[in-house]
Amino acid sequence: MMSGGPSDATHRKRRRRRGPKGSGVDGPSIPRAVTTNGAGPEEEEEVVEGKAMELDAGMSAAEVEGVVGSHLSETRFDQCPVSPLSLKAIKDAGYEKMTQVQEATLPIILQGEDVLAKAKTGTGKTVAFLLPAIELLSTLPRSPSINLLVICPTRELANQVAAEARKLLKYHRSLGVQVVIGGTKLPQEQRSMQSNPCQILVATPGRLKDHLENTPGFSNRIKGVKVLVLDEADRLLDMGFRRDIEKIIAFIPKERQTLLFSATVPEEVRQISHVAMKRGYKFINTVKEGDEETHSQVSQMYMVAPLDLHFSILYNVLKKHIAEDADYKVIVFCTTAMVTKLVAEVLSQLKLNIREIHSRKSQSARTKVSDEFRKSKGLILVSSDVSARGVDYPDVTLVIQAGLPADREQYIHRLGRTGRKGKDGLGLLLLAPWETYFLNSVQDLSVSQAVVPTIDSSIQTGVKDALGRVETKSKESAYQAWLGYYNSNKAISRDKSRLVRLAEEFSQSMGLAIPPAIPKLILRKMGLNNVPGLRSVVAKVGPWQPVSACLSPGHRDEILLARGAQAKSDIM
Ligand SMILES: Nc1ncnc2c1ncn2[C@@H]1O[C@H](COP(=O)(O)OP(=O)(O)OP(=O)(O)O)[C@@H](O)[C@H]1O
Repeated sequence: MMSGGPSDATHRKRRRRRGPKGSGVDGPSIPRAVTTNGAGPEEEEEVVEGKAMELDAGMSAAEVEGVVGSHLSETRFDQCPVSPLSLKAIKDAGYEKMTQVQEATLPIILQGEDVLAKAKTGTGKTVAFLLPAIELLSTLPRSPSINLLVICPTRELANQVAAEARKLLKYHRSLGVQVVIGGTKLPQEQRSMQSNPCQILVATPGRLKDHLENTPGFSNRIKGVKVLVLDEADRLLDMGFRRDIEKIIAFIPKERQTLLFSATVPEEVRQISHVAMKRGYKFINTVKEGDEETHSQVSQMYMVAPLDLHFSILYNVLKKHIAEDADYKVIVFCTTAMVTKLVAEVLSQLKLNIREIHSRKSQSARTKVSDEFRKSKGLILVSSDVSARGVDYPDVTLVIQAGLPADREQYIHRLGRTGRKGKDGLGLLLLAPWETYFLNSVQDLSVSQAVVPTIDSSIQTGVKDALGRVETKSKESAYQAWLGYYNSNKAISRDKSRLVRLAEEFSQSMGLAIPPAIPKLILRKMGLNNVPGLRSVVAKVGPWQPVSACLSPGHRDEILLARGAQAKSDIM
Protein backbone atom coordinates (compact mmCIF):
# COMPACT_ATOMS: atom_id res chain seq x y z
CA MET A 1 0.00 0.00 0.00
CA MET A 2 1.16 3.48 -0.78
CA SER A 3 1.77 5.64 2.23
CA GLY A 4 2.78 8.60 0.14
CA GLY A 5 5.96 10.41 -0.65
CA PRO A 6 9.15 9.48 -2.37
CA SER A 7 10.64 8.56 0.98
CA ASP A 8 8.34 5.54 1.07
CA ALA A 9 10.48 2.50 1.80
CA THR A 10 9.01 0.63 -1.16
CA HIS A 11 10.74 3.01 -3.51
CA ARG A 12 14.36 2.25 -4.18
CA LYS A 13 16.42 5.30 -4.93
CA ARG A 14 19.77 5.94 -6.35
CA ARG A 15 21.13 9.37 -6.90
CA ARG A 16 22.82 9.96 -10.18
CA ARG A 17 24.93 12.99 -10.63
CA ARG A 18 25.97 13.84 -14.09
CA GLY A 19 28.95 16.01 -14.50
CA PRO A 20 30.67 17.64 -17.39
CA LYS A 21 32.58 15.43 -19.77
CA GLY A 22 35.49 13.70 -18.14
CA SER A 23 34.59 14.92 -14.67
CA GLY A 24 34.68 11.40 -13.34
CA VAL A 25 31.16 11.75 -11.99
CA ASP A 26 28.97 8.63 -12.02
CA GLY A 27 27.13 7.85 -15.27
CA PRO A 28 28.03 8.36 -18.90
CA SER A 29 30.02 11.47 -19.77
CA ILE A 30 27.78 14.11 -21.22
CA PRO A 31 28.39 17.64 -22.37
CA ARG A 32 27.97 20.42 -19.82
CA ALA A 33 24.25 20.82 -19.25
CA VAL A 34 22.76 24.29 -19.66
CA THR A 35 19.09 24.36 -18.75
CA THR A 36 16.37 26.67 -20.00
CA ASN A 37 14.83 26.93 -16.58
CA GLY A 38 17.64 28.22 -14.55
CA ALA A 39 19.44 25.04 -13.60
CA GLY A 40 23.17 25.19 -13.19
CA PRO A 41 25.74 23.50 -15.33
CA GLU A 42 25.61 20.30 -13.37
CA GLU A 43 22.53 18.28 -13.94
CA GLU A 44 21.11 16.12 -11.22
CA GLU A 45 18.63 13.40 -11.71
CA GLU A 46 17.19 11.18 -9.06
CA VAL A 47 16.32 7.72 -10.23
CA VAL A 48 13.31 6.25 -8.48
CA GLU A 49 12.43 2.74 -9.37
CA GLY A 50 8.78 1.76 -9.13
CA LYS A 51 7.39 -0.61 -6.55
CA ALA A 52 7.05 -3.23 -9.26
CA MET A 53 10.73 -4.01 -8.95
CA GLU A 54 10.70 -4.58 -5.21
CA LEU A 55 10.54 -8.34 -5.31
CA ASP A 56 10.87 -10.26 -2.13
CA ALA A 57 13.65 -12.83 -2.29
CA GLY A 58 11.32 -15.40 -0.78
CA MET A 59 8.71 -15.16 -3.51
CA SER A 60 7.81 -18.17 -5.62
CA ALA A 61 8.28 -18.03 -9.39
CA ALA A 62 4.52 -17.73 -9.88
CA GLU A 63 4.30 -14.86 -7.43
CA VAL A 64 7.18 -13.10 -9.13
CA GLU A 65 5.52 -13.55 -12.51
CA GLY A 66 2.29 -12.24 -11.04
CA VAL A 67 3.93 -9.03 -9.87
CA VAL A 68 6.19 -8.34 -12.82
CA GLY A 69 3.73 -9.51 -15.44
CA SER A 70 0.78 -7.57 -14.06
CA HIS A 71 0.29 -3.95 -14.97
CA LEU A 72 -1.80 -3.38 -11.84
CA SER A 73 -0.42 -2.65 -8.40
CA GLU A 74 -1.96 -3.72 -5.10
CA THR A 75 -2.84 -0.13 -4.21
CA ARG A 76 -6.42 1.06 -4.64
CA PHE A 77 -7.15 4.63 -5.65
CA ASP A 78 -9.23 5.11 -2.51
CA GLN A 79 -6.09 4.51 -0.43
CA CYS A 80 -4.47 7.59 -2.00
CA PRO A 81 -4.56 11.26 -1.10
CA VAL A 82 -6.96 12.06 -3.93
CA SER A 83 -10.04 14.31 -3.75
CA PRO A 84 -13.50 12.71 -3.36
CA LEU A 85 -14.56 14.26 -6.69
CA SER A 86 -11.71 12.52 -8.54
CA LEU A 87 -12.30 9.28 -6.66
CA LYS A 88 -15.94 9.26 -7.70
CA ALA A 89 -14.97 9.76 -11.35
CA ILE A 90 -12.30 7.06 -11.12
CA LYS A 91 -14.90 4.66 -9.75
CA ASP A 92 -17.30 5.53 -12.58
CA ALA A 93 -14.51 4.85 -15.06
CA GLY A 94 -14.21 1.37 -13.60
CA TYR A 95 -10.70 1.82 -12.20
CA GLU A 96 -10.13 0.33 -8.78
CA LYS A 97 -6.46 -0.55 -8.38
CA MET A 98 -3.75 1.74 -9.61
CA THR A 99 -1.46 0.57 -12.36
CA GLN A 100 2.17 0.32 -11.33
CA VAL A 101 3.18 3.54 -13.06
CA GLN A 102 0.27 5.38 -11.43
CA GLU A 103 1.26 4.07 -8.03
CA ALA A 104 4.90 4.96 -8.53
CA THR A 105 4.37 8.49 -9.85
CA LEU A 106 1.33 9.83 -7.96
CA PRO A 107 2.99 10.70 -4.62
CA ILE A 108 5.99 12.25 -6.31
CA ILE A 109 3.95 14.36 -8.71
CA LEU A 110 1.66 15.45 -5.87
CA GLN A 111 4.77 16.73 -4.08
CA GLY A 112 5.35 19.10 -6.98
CA GLU A 113 8.42 17.37 -8.45
CA ASP A 114 9.34 17.35 -12.13
CA VAL A 115 9.11 13.77 -13.35
CA LEU A 116 10.41 11.79 -16.28
CA ALA A 117 8.50 8.50 -16.24
CA LYS A 118 9.01 5.36 -18.24
CA ALA A 119 6.44 2.56 -18.25
CA LYS A 120 5.50 -0.05 -20.80
CA THR A 121 2.81 0.59 -23.42
CA GLY A 122 -0.82 0.35 -22.35
CA THR A 123 -0.15 0.58 -18.61
CA GLY A 124 -2.13 3.73 -17.82
CA LYS A 125 0.37 6.57 -18.20
CA THR A 126 -2.38 8.98 -19.24
CA VAL A 127 -4.19 8.73 -15.89
CA ALA A 128 -0.79 8.77 -14.18
CA PHE A 129 -0.14 12.34 -15.32
CA LEU A 130 -3.73 13.61 -15.56
CA LEU A 131 -4.92 12.64 -12.09
CA PRO A 132 -2.28 14.45 -9.99
CA ALA A 133 -2.39 17.43 -12.37
CA ILE A 134 -6.16 17.68 -11.94
CA GLU A 135 -5.72 17.44 -8.17
CA LEU A 136 -3.38 20.42 -8.31
CA LEU A 137 -5.71 22.41 -10.59
CA SER A 138 -8.68 21.82 -8.34
CA THR A 139 -6.95 23.85 -5.60
CA LEU A 140 -6.34 26.91 -7.83
CA PRO A 141 -8.66 29.92 -7.93
CA ARG A 142 -10.90 30.06 -11.00
CA SER A 143 -9.43 32.09 -13.86
CA PRO A 144 -9.49 32.18 -17.65
CA SER A 145 -5.86 31.00 -17.77
CA ILE A 146 -4.65 27.68 -19.07
CA ASN A 147 -3.17 25.86 -16.05
CA LEU A 148 -2.43 22.44 -17.48
CA LEU A 149 -0.96 22.05 -20.95
CA VAL A 150 -0.59 18.56 -22.41
CA ILE A 151 1.31 18.24 -25.68
CA CYS A 152 0.92 15.09 -27.79
CA PRO A 153 2.62 14.20 -31.07
CA THR A 154 -0.55 13.17 -32.97
CA ARG A 155 -4.11 14.40 -33.26
CA GLU A 156 -5.71 11.06 -32.41
CA LEU A 157 -3.68 10.88 -29.23
CA ALA A 158 -4.59 14.46 -28.27
CA ASN A 159 -8.29 13.64 -28.66
CA GLN A 160 -7.86 10.49 -26.60
CA VAL A 161 -6.04 12.29 -23.77
CA ALA A 162 -8.79 14.92 -23.70
CA ALA A 163 -11.42 12.15 -23.51
CA GLU A 164 -9.60 10.57 -20.55
CA ALA A 165 -9.39 14.01 -18.90
CA ARG A 166 -13.14 14.51 -19.36
CA LYS A 167 -13.74 11.18 -17.58
CA LEU A 168 -11.65 12.31 -14.61
CA LEU A 169 -13.28 15.76 -14.58
CA LYS A 170 -16.81 14.38 -14.41
CA TYR A 171 -17.48 15.82 -10.94
CA HIS A 172 -15.00 18.72 -11.06
CA ARG A 173 -17.63 21.04 -12.48
CA SER A 174 -15.38 24.13 -12.45
CA LEU A 175 -12.68 22.52 -14.61
CA GLY A 176 -12.84 21.98 -18.36
CA VAL A 177 -10.70 20.64 -21.18
CA GLN A 178 -10.18 21.76 -24.76
CA VAL A 179 -8.25 20.29 -27.67
CA VAL A 180 -6.35 22.14 -30.38
CA ILE A 181 -5.08 19.96 -33.21
CA GLY A 182 -4.09 20.40 -36.82
CA GLY A 183 -6.48 19.54 -39.63
CA THR A 184 -9.39 21.41 -38.10
CA LYS A 185 -10.44 25.01 -38.66
CA LEU A 186 -8.31 27.45 -36.67
CA PRO A 187 -11.07 30.13 -36.37
CA GLN A 188 -13.45 27.53 -34.99
CA GLU A 189 -10.94 26.62 -32.27
CA GLN A 190 -10.31 30.32 -31.60
CA ARG A 191 -14.03 31.00 -31.13
CA SER A 192 -14.51 28.00 -28.88
CA MET A 193 -11.54 29.00 -26.71
CA GLN A 194 -12.84 32.56 -26.43
CA SER A 195 -16.40 31.62 -25.57
CA ASN A 196 -15.45 28.88 -23.12
CA PRO A 197 -11.90 29.27 -21.82
CA CYS A 198 -10.78 26.03 -20.17
CA GLN A 199 -8.01 25.40 -17.65
CA ILE A 200 -6.79 22.26 -19.42
CA LEU A 201 -5.54 22.36 -22.97
CA VAL A 202 -4.44 19.30 -24.96
CA ALA A 203 -2.59 20.17 -28.15
CA THR A 204 -0.39 19.00 -30.99
CA PRO A 205 2.75 21.13 -31.35
CA GLY A 206 2.11 22.69 -34.77
CA ARG A 207 -1.39 23.91 -33.99
CA LEU A 208 -0.34 25.14 -30.57
CA LYS A 209 2.37 27.27 -32.18
CA ASP A 210 -0.23 28.55 -34.62
CA HIS A 211 -2.43 29.74 -31.75
CA LEU A 212 0.53 31.31 -29.97
CA GLU A 213 1.29 33.30 -33.10
CA ASN A 214 -2.22 34.07 -34.35
CA THR A 215 -4.83 33.90 -31.60
CA PRO A 216 -5.28 37.17 -29.71
CA GLY A 217 -4.80 36.80 -25.98
CA PHE A 218 -3.68 33.18 -26.23
CA SER A 219 -0.06 33.77 -25.25
CA ASN A 220 -1.34 35.55 -22.12
CA ARG A 221 -3.62 32.67 -21.19
CA ILE A 222 -0.74 30.24 -21.53
CA LYS A 223 1.26 32.25 -19.01
CA GLY A 224 -1.00 30.62 -16.42
CA VAL A 225 0.45 27.16 -17.04
CA LYS A 226 1.34 25.46 -13.76
CA VAL A 227 1.82 21.95 -15.16
CA LEU A 228 3.28 21.05 -18.54
CA VAL A 229 3.04 17.47 -19.81
CA LEU A 230 4.92 16.08 -22.79
CA ASP A 231 3.19 12.81 -23.61
CA GLU A 232 5.39 10.54 -25.74
CA ALA A 233 8.21 12.77 -24.53
CA ASP A 234 10.99 11.12 -26.50
CA ARG A 235 9.06 11.70 -29.72
CA LEU A 236 8.40 15.34 -28.86
CA LEU A 237 12.04 15.92 -28.00
CA ASP A 238 13.49 14.26 -31.11
CA MET A 239 14.63 16.27 -34.09
CA GLY A 240 11.22 16.33 -35.78
CA PHE A 241 9.54 18.31 -32.99
CA ARG A 242 12.23 19.67 -30.71
CA ARG A 243 12.42 23.14 -32.21
CA ASP A 244 8.63 23.58 -31.97
CA ILE A 245 8.68 22.38 -28.38
CA GLU A 246 11.48 24.77 -27.45
CA LYS A 247 9.56 27.67 -28.98
CA ILE A 248 6.41 26.70 -27.09
CA ILE A 249 8.29 26.32 -23.81
CA ALA A 250 9.65 29.84 -24.22
CA PHE A 251 6.05 31.14 -23.83
CA ILE A 252 5.39 29.16 -20.63
CA PRO A 253 6.45 30.31 -17.15
CA LYS A 254 9.69 28.78 -15.85
CA GLU A 255 8.00 28.35 -12.50
CA ARG A 256 5.98 25.28 -13.35
CA GLN A 257 5.92 21.53 -12.89
CA THR A 258 6.91 19.45 -15.90
CA LEU A 259 6.00 15.81 -16.51
CA LEU A 260 7.54 13.73 -19.29
CA PHE A 261 6.03 10.31 -20.01
CA SER A 262 6.84 7.57 -22.49
CA ALA A 263 7.27 3.83 -22.90
CA THR A 264 10.71 4.47 -24.34
CA VAL A 265 13.30 6.82 -22.89
CA PRO A 266 16.51 6.55 -24.86
CA GLU A 267 19.67 7.89 -23.22
CA GLU A 268 19.69 10.90 -25.60
CA VAL A 269 16.32 11.97 -24.21
CA ARG A 270 17.57 11.85 -20.64
CA GLN A 271 20.51 13.93 -21.72
CA ILE A 272 18.31 16.65 -23.22
CA SER A 273 15.44 16.49 -20.75
CA HIS A 274 16.77 19.72 -19.20
CA VAL A 275 15.21 21.45 -22.24
CA ALA A 276 11.93 21.03 -20.40
CA MET A 277 12.63 20.03 -16.80
CA LYS A 278 14.19 21.51 -13.70
CA ARG A 279 17.42 20.31 -12.22
CA GLY A 280 16.82 17.52 -9.76
CA TYR A 281 13.87 16.04 -11.58
CA LYS A 282 12.92 12.46 -10.73
CA PHE A 283 13.34 9.66 -13.22
CA ILE A 284 10.73 7.02 -12.44
CA ASN A 285 11.30 3.82 -14.30
CA THR A 286 8.75 1.04 -13.83
CA VAL A 287 10.55 -1.22 -16.29
CA LYS A 288 12.76 -3.47 -14.21
CA GLU A 289 16.45 -3.35 -15.04
CA GLY A 290 17.16 -6.28 -17.33
CA ASP A 291 13.47 -6.67 -18.16
CA GLU A 292 12.39 -6.16 -21.76
CA GLU A 293 10.68 -2.95 -22.75
CA THR A 294 7.95 -4.98 -24.45
CA HIS A 295 5.34 -7.18 -22.78
CA SER A 296 6.13 -10.84 -22.20
CA GLN A 297 2.53 -11.82 -23.03
CA VAL A 298 2.93 -10.41 -26.54
CA SER A 299 4.58 -12.91 -28.81
CA GLN A 300 6.86 -11.19 -31.29
CA MET A 301 7.96 -12.66 -34.59
CA TYR A 302 9.79 -11.53 -37.66
CA MET A 303 9.70 -12.94 -41.15
CA VAL A 304 12.23 -12.34 -43.90
CA ALA A 305 11.17 -12.64 -47.52
CA PRO A 306 11.87 -10.89 -50.83
CA LEU A 307 9.73 -7.83 -51.49
CA ASP A 308 7.82 -9.47 -54.32
CA LEU A 309 6.30 -11.90 -51.80
CA HIS A 310 5.24 -9.29 -49.26
CA PHE A 311 1.69 -8.69 -50.52
CA SER A 312 1.06 -12.44 -50.72
CA ILE A 313 2.51 -13.05 -47.27
CA LEU A 314 0.43 -10.24 -45.84
CA TYR A 315 -2.72 -11.68 -47.39
CA ASN A 316 -1.84 -15.19 -46.23
CA VAL A 317 -1.07 -14.15 -42.65
CA LEU A 318 -4.24 -12.05 -42.41
CA LYS A 319 -6.46 -14.80 -43.83
CA LYS A 320 -5.02 -17.31 -41.39
CA HIS A 321 -5.43 -14.95 -38.43
CA ILE A 322 -9.03 -14.20 -39.37
CA ALA A 323 -9.77 -17.93 -39.65
CA GLU A 324 -8.27 -18.54 -36.21
CA ASP A 325 -9.85 -15.62 -34.37
CA ALA A 326 -13.39 -14.49 -35.16
CA ASP A 327 -12.82 -11.42 -32.96
CA TYR A 328 -9.75 -10.39 -34.90
CA LYS A 329 -8.66 -6.78 -34.77
CA VAL A 330 -5.46 -6.09 -36.66
CA ILE A 331 -3.26 -3.07 -37.33
CA VAL A 332 -0.94 -3.21 -40.33
CA PHE A 333 1.72 -0.50 -40.07
CA CYS A 334 3.32 0.70 -43.30
CA THR A 335 6.30 2.94 -43.90
CA THR A 336 4.65 6.09 -45.32
CA ALA A 337 1.21 7.59 -45.93
CA MET A 338 1.15 6.73 -49.62
CA VAL A 339 2.42 3.19 -49.09
CA THR A 340 -0.31 2.81 -46.46
CA LYS A 341 -2.90 3.95 -49.00
CA LEU A 342 -1.63 1.44 -51.56
CA VAL A 343 -1.57 -1.49 -49.12
CA ALA A 344 -5.09 -0.61 -47.96
CA GLU A 345 -6.31 -0.55 -51.56
CA VAL A 346 -4.72 -3.91 -52.39
CA LEU A 347 -6.10 -5.60 -49.27
CA SER A 348 -9.55 -4.08 -49.89
CA GLN A 349 -9.47 -5.52 -53.41
CA LEU A 350 -8.84 -8.87 -51.74
CA LYS A 351 -12.16 -8.43 -49.94
CA LEU A 352 -10.72 -8.06 -46.47
CA ASN A 353 -12.50 -5.71 -44.07
CA ILE A 354 -10.09 -2.77 -44.31
CA ARG A 355 -9.96 0.75 -42.92
CA GLU A 356 -7.17 3.18 -43.75
CA ILE A 357 -5.63 5.98 -41.69
CA HIS A 358 -2.74 8.35 -42.47
CA SER A 359 -1.96 12.03 -42.87
CA ARG A 360 -3.34 12.33 -46.40
CA LYS A 361 -6.84 11.61 -45.12
CA SER A 362 -8.97 14.50 -43.94
CA GLN A 363 -9.12 14.93 -40.17
CA SER A 364 -12.83 14.08 -40.16
CA ALA A 365 -12.11 10.80 -42.00
CA ARG A 366 -9.26 10.05 -39.56
CA THR A 367 -11.48 10.67 -36.55
CA LYS A 368 -14.29 8.55 -38.00
CA VAL A 369 -12.00 5.60 -38.73
CA SER A 370 -10.27 5.90 -35.37
CA ASP A 371 -13.61 5.94 -33.49
CA GLU A 372 -14.91 2.99 -35.51
CA PHE A 373 -11.76 0.93 -34.96
CA ARG A 374 -11.87 1.63 -31.22
CA LYS A 375 -15.35 0.14 -30.94
CA SER A 376 -15.21 -2.66 -33.52
CA LYS A 377 -13.96 -6.18 -33.94
CA GLY A 378 -13.45 -8.06 -37.21
CA LEU A 379 -11.56 -5.15 -38.75
CA ILE A 380 -8.09 -4.46 -40.16
CA LEU A 381 -6.66 -0.97 -39.82
CA VAL A 382 -3.92 -0.19 -42.32
CA SER A 383 -2.03 2.70 -40.81
CA SER A 384 0.98 4.92 -41.08
CA ASP A 385 2.74 6.02 -37.91
CA VAL A 386 -0.19 8.30 -36.98
CA SER A 387 -1.36 5.30 -34.92
CA ALA A 388 2.08 4.20 -33.71
CA ARG A 389 2.05 5.90 -30.32
CA GLY A 390 -0.35 6.27 -27.49
CA VAL A 391 -3.62 5.40 -29.21
CA ASP A 392 -5.57 2.99 -27.06
CA TYR A 393 -7.59 0.65 -29.25
CA PRO A 394 -8.85 -2.11 -26.99
CA ASP A 395 -8.29 -5.80 -27.82
CA VAL A 396 -6.01 -5.52 -30.84
CA THR A 397 -5.14 -9.15 -31.61
CA LEU A 398 -2.27 -8.68 -34.08
CA VAL A 399 0.12 -5.90 -35.09
CA ILE A 400 1.96 -6.31 -38.38
CA GLN A 401 4.84 -3.99 -39.25
CA ALA A 402 5.53 -4.19 -42.98
CA GLY A 403 8.94 -2.79 -43.86
CA LEU A 404 11.49 -1.02 -41.67
CA PRO A 405 10.18 0.79 -38.61
CA ALA A 406 11.75 4.27 -38.26
CA ASP A 407 13.75 3.04 -35.26
CA ARG A 408 13.72 0.70 -32.26
CA GLU A 409 11.43 3.03 -30.31
CA GLN A 410 8.86 3.15 -33.09
CA TYR A 411 8.95 -0.67 -33.28
CA ILE A 412 8.15 -0.88 -29.55
CA HIS A 413 5.36 1.70 -29.68
CA ARG A 414 3.71 0.15 -32.75
CA LEU A 415 3.88 -3.29 -31.14
CA GLY A 416 2.38 -1.73 -28.02
CA ARG A 417 -0.97 -1.26 -29.76
CA THR A 418 -1.58 -4.91 -28.84
CA GLY A 419 -1.18 -6.55 -25.42
CA ARG A 420 -2.59 -3.54 -23.57
CA LYS A 421 -3.77 -3.71 -19.95
CA GLY A 422 -2.11 -7.10 -19.46
CA LYS A 423 -3.88 -8.78 -22.38
CA ASP A 424 -2.25 -11.18 -24.86
CA GLY A 425 -1.12 -10.08 -28.28
CA LEU A 426 0.81 -10.98 -31.40
CA GLY A 427 3.35 -8.99 -33.37
CA LEU A 428 4.86 -9.70 -36.77
CA LEU A 429 7.64 -7.72 -38.42
CA LEU A 430 7.88 -8.37 -42.14
CA LEU A 431 11.26 -7.53 -43.63
CA ALA A 432 13.07 -7.89 -46.93
CA PRO A 433 16.50 -9.58 -46.68
CA TRP A 434 18.32 -6.24 -46.94
CA GLU A 435 16.30 -4.84 -44.01
CA THR A 436 17.40 -7.49 -41.52
CA TYR A 437 20.15 -5.26 -40.09
CA PHE A 438 17.30 -3.63 -38.11
CA LEU A 439 17.05 -6.81 -36.02
CA ASN A 440 20.30 -5.82 -34.27
CA SER A 441 18.52 -2.92 -32.64
CA VAL A 442 15.85 -5.18 -31.13
CA GLN A 443 18.04 -8.16 -30.28
CA ASP A 444 17.44 -7.66 -26.55
CA LEU A 445 13.71 -8.21 -27.16
CA SER A 446 12.23 -11.67 -27.60
CA VAL A 447 11.61 -11.50 -31.32
CA SER A 448 11.81 -14.92 -32.94
CA GLN A 449 12.00 -15.85 -36.56
CA ALA A 450 8.85 -17.20 -38.18
CA VAL A 451 8.91 -19.49 -41.17
CA VAL A 452 7.73 -17.91 -44.41
CA PRO A 453 4.43 -19.62 -45.22
CA THR A 454 4.01 -21.54 -48.43
CA ILE A 455 2.09 -19.29 -50.75
CA ASP A 456 -0.33 -21.33 -52.81
CA SER A 457 -1.23 -20.37 -56.34
CA SER A 458 -4.73 -19.11 -55.44
CA ILE A 459 -3.18 -16.51 -53.14
CA GLN A 460 -0.65 -15.51 -55.77
CA THR A 461 -3.36 -15.15 -58.43
CA GLY A 462 -5.64 -13.27 -56.06
CA VAL A 463 -2.91 -10.78 -55.18
CA LYS A 464 -1.90 -10.32 -58.82
CA ASP A 465 -5.51 -9.60 -59.81
CA ALA A 466 -5.98 -7.25 -56.86
CA LEU A 467 -2.84 -5.33 -57.82
CA GLY A 468 -4.14 -5.15 -61.39
CA ARG A 469 -7.32 -3.47 -60.16
CA VAL A 470 -5.49 -0.81 -58.14
CA GLU A 471 -5.03 2.51 -59.93
CA THR A 472 -1.60 3.17 -61.43
CA LYS A 473 -1.59 6.59 -59.75
CA SER A 474 -1.63 4.95 -56.31
CA LYS A 475 1.34 2.81 -57.29
CA GLU A 476 3.25 5.80 -58.63
CA SER A 477 2.67 7.74 -55.43
CA ALA A 478 3.65 4.72 -53.33
CA TYR A 479 6.84 4.29 -55.34
CA GLN A 480 7.88 7.89 -54.75
CA ALA A 481 6.97 7.74 -51.10
CA TRP A 482 8.87 4.48 -50.71
CA LEU A 483 11.93 5.99 -52.37
CA GLY A 484 11.73 9.06 -50.11
CA TYR A 485 11.42 6.95 -46.99
CA TYR A 486 14.34 4.65 -47.71
CA ASN A 487 16.39 7.56 -49.04
CA SER A 488 16.05 9.16 -45.62
CA ASN A 489 17.49 6.01 -44.07
CA LYS A 490 21.25 6.45 -43.92
CA ALA A 491 22.05 2.72 -43.88
CA ILE A 492 20.20 2.18 -47.11
CA SER A 493 20.68 5.44 -48.99
CA ARG A 494 24.46 5.40 -48.67
CA ASP A 495 24.69 3.40 -51.88
CA LYS A 496 22.39 5.22 -54.31
CA SER A 497 22.56 2.64 -57.08
CA ARG A 498 21.52 -0.03 -54.58
CA LEU A 499 18.67 2.20 -53.39
CA VAL A 500 17.48 2.56 -56.99
CA ARG A 501 17.66 -1.22 -57.49
CA LEU A 502 15.65 -1.83 -54.33
CA ALA A 503 13.06 0.77 -55.37
CA GLU A 504 12.74 -1.06 -58.66
CA GLU A 505 12.10 -4.27 -56.72
CA PHE A 506 9.33 -2.47 -54.85
CA SER A 507 7.91 -1.19 -58.13
CA GLN A 508 7.90 -4.75 -59.51
CA SER A 509 6.22 -6.04 -56.37
CA MET A 510 3.30 -3.74 -57.22
CA GLY A 511 3.11 -5.29 -60.69
CA LEU A 512 4.65 -2.34 -62.56
CA ALA A 513 6.78 -3.25 -65.57
CA ILE A 514 9.02 -0.21 -65.23
CA PRO A 515 9.47 2.12 -62.25
CA PRO A 516 7.42 5.30 -62.56
CA ALA A 517 9.03 8.60 -63.54
CA ILE A 518 9.40 11.15 -60.75
CA PRO A 519 9.09 14.95 -61.10
CA LYS A 520 12.53 16.54 -61.44
CA LEU A 521 11.77 18.89 -58.59
CA ILE A 522 11.15 15.98 -56.24
CA LEU A 523 14.28 14.17 -57.28
CA ARG A 524 16.28 17.34 -56.69
CA LYS A 525 14.75 17.81 -53.26
CA MET A 526 15.58 14.20 -52.43
CA GLY A 527 19.14 14.76 -53.62
CA LEU A 528 18.58 12.04 -56.22
CA ASN A 529 18.79 14.05 -59.44
CA ASN A 530 21.14 12.51 -61.97
CA VAL A 531 21.17 9.18 -60.16
CA PRO A 532 21.26 6.57 -62.92
CA GLY A 533 18.21 4.33 -63.11
CA LEU A 534 15.69 6.93 -61.91
CA ARG A 535 13.41 8.38 -64.57
CA SER A 536 12.30 11.98 -64.24
CA VAL A 537 9.54 14.17 -65.66
CA VAL A 538 9.12 17.92 -65.57
CA ALA A 539 6.04 18.71 -63.51
CA LYS A 540 3.76 21.28 -65.07
CA VAL A 541 3.21 24.36 -62.94
CA GLY A 542 0.79 27.07 -64.06
CA PRO A 543 1.77 30.70 -63.37
CA TRP A 544 -0.96 30.89 -60.73
CA GLN A 545 -0.06 27.63 -59.01
CA PRO A 546 2.33 27.20 -56.15
CA VAL A 547 4.87 24.49 -56.85
CA SER A 548 3.28 22.31 -54.17
CA ALA A 549 0.00 22.28 -56.11
CA CYS A 550 1.52 20.16 -58.86
CA LEU A 551 2.92 17.59 -56.46
CA SER A 552 1.07 14.34 -56.21
CA PRO A 553 -0.11 13.36 -52.73
CA GLY A 554 2.76 12.30 -50.55
CA HIS A 555 5.33 14.54 -52.20
CA ARG A 556 5.31 17.06 -49.41
CA ASP A 557 6.12 14.34 -46.92
CA GLU A 558 8.78 12.89 -49.14
CA ILE A 559 10.43 16.28 -49.51
CA LEU A 560 10.59 16.63 -45.77
CA LEU A 561 11.98 13.14 -45.47
CA ALA A 562 14.50 13.81 -48.19
CA ARG A 563 15.70 16.87 -46.32
CA GLY A 564 16.70 14.49 -43.61
CA ALA A 565 14.07 15.72 -41.18
CA GLN A 566 12.68 13.00 -38.99
CA ALA A 567 9.17 12.76 -40.36
CA LYS A 568 6.59 14.07 -37.94
CA SER A 569 3.82 11.66 -37.13
CA ASP A 570 1.48 14.51 -37.95
CA ILE A 571 2.38 14.31 -41.61
CA MET A 572 2.75 10.58 -41.92
N1 LIG B 1 -5.98 2.01 -12.91
C1 LIG B 1 -6.50 1.52 -14.03
N2 LIG B 1 -7.24 0.40 -14.00
C2 LIG B 1 -7.76 -0.13 -15.14
N3 LIG B 1 -7.60 0.42 -16.35
C3 LIG B 1 -6.87 1.56 -16.44
C4 LIG B 1 -6.28 2.16 -15.29
N4 LIG B 1 -5.63 3.27 -15.69
C5 LIG B 1 -5.78 3.36 -17.02
N5 LIG B 1 -6.53 2.33 -17.48
C6 LIG B 1 -6.88 2.04 -18.88
O1 LIG B 1 -5.74 1.40 -19.47
C7 LIG B 1 -5.69 1.65 -20.86
C8 LIG B 1 -4.29 2.07 -21.27
O2 LIG B 1 -3.99 3.33 -20.73
P1 LIG B 1 -3.09 4.41 -21.49
O3 LIG B 1 -3.60 4.58 -22.89
O4 LIG B 1 -3.00 5.60 -20.63
O5 LIG B 1 -1.71 3.62 -21.57
P2 LIG B 1 -0.26 4.19 -21.85
O6 LIG B 1 0.63 3.61 -20.83
O7 LIG B 1 -0.29 5.67 -22.00
O8 LIG B 1 0.06 3.51 -23.26
P3 LIG B 1 1.03 4.02 -24.46
O9 LIG B 1 2.45 3.81 -24.00
O10 LIG B 1 0.66 3.15 -25.59
O11 LIG B 1 0.72 5.46 -24.67
C9 LIG B 1 -6.75 2.70 -21.13
O12 LIG B 1 -7.87 2.05 -21.70
C10 LIG B 1 -7.11 3.25 -19.76
O13 LIG B 1 -8.43 3.70 -19.71
